[in-house]
Amino acid sequence: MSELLRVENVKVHYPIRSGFFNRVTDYVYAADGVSFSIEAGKTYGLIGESGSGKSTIGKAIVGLEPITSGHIYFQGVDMTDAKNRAHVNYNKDVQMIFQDSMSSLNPRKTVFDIIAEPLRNFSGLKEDGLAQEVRHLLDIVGLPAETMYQFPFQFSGGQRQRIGIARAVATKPKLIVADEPVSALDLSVQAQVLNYMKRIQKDYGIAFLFISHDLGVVRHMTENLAIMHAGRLVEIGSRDDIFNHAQHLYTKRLLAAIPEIDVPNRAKNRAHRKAIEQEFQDQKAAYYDADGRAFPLVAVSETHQVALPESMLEGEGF
Ligand SMILES: Nc1ncnc2c1ncn2[C@@H]1O[C@H](COP(=O)(O)OP(=O)(O)OP(=O)(O)O)[C@@H](O)[C@H]1O
Repeated sequence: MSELLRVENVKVHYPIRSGFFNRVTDYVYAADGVSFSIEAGKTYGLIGESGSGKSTIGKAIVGLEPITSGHIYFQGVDMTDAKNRAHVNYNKDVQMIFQDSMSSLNPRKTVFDIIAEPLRNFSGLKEDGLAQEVRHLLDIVGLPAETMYQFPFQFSGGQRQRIGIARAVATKPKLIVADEPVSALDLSVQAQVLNYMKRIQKDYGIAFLFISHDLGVVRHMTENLAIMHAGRLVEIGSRDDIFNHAQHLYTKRLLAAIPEIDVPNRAKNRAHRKAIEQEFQDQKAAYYDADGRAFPLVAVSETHQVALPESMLEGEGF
C-alpha cells in the first residue's frame, strides 16, 4: 500500500458579509477539519448529502478552492506550500471530472481542441502526434475517431461525460477527482460511464476520489470511503466497514436511502428508511456536540473510524 494523497485537518471557511459596511459577520464552515488519505491506484469515496462540503474538499485538492488552514500532501510533499507546487507536476498529476459536462466543456471548441489542450500544455506532442493521441483517448472511452471534429452539444450527456474523462486522462494523471460524475445521467448510462472509469483505473493505475451523495453508486467503485456531514467526517472505513458495520446514525441514514431495485423488497426498504429517519430525528442530539458538530473521529479498528463519544462506541475499541 502506498499513500498518494493525504488531506490533513483541512478547513475551508467562507466569510458571510452583511450590513452597510459589508463586514464579515460569520462564516460557513464548509470543511471543518477534514483528514483522510488515498492510496495509489485505488478509488476513495467521499459521500454526503447536498451542502455537506464534499465539493469544497474536491476543489481544494485540485487547487480550485483556497483552504483556510490544514495541509494537502501529494506523494509526501505539502501542496499547500506554493514553493513545493512549483517543483512538482501537480497540475498534470491531478485532474478533475465535473458533474455538469455541458458547462465544463467549452461549447465553442471541438472535441479535438478540448482533449488536445492538456496535451499541448503537458505532453510536448506536435500536431501529428496530437491527433493520434486524441484518437487513442477517444477510443479508450468508446467514441469513434470522427467525433473529434464535433462540438459538445452534438453529444448525449453520457458521451459528454466520457469526453470529460478522456480529457482528464490525457495528462496521464495519478489522481482524478470525480465530483458526482454520473449524477446527471440516466441509470443505464451511469453504469456505462462507471465501467469506463473502472477500466481506465485498471489499465492506467489511476487513483480516483469519487465524490457522491449516493452510497449506492459508489458501492461497486470504492475500496475505502469517508462519510461527510456539515463540514466534518462522521465515519471512515473500508467498504465492508461502511456497508456492513456502520456505526454513525448519519451513515445508517444514507445506507437506508439507497434505492431498492428488487420490487418485493421495496416495501420493506421503505419501512426501514422511515424507521431510520425517525431514529435520526429522535436521537441526533446524541451524535453531535452542543454546537451541532460531529465529534472527532475515534478508531474502532485498523480501518474503521467513527465520530462518536466514547460512551457510544460498539465493541472493544482499538
Ligand atoms: N463560495 C462560497 N461562498 C459561501 N458559501 C459557500 C461557497 N461555496 C460553497 N459554500 C457553502 O459551503 C457548504 C458546502 O458546499 P459544497 O458545495 O462543498 O457542498 P456539497 O456537499 O458538494 O453539496 P452539493 O452536492 O450540493 O454541491 C454549503 O453550505 C454551501 O452553501
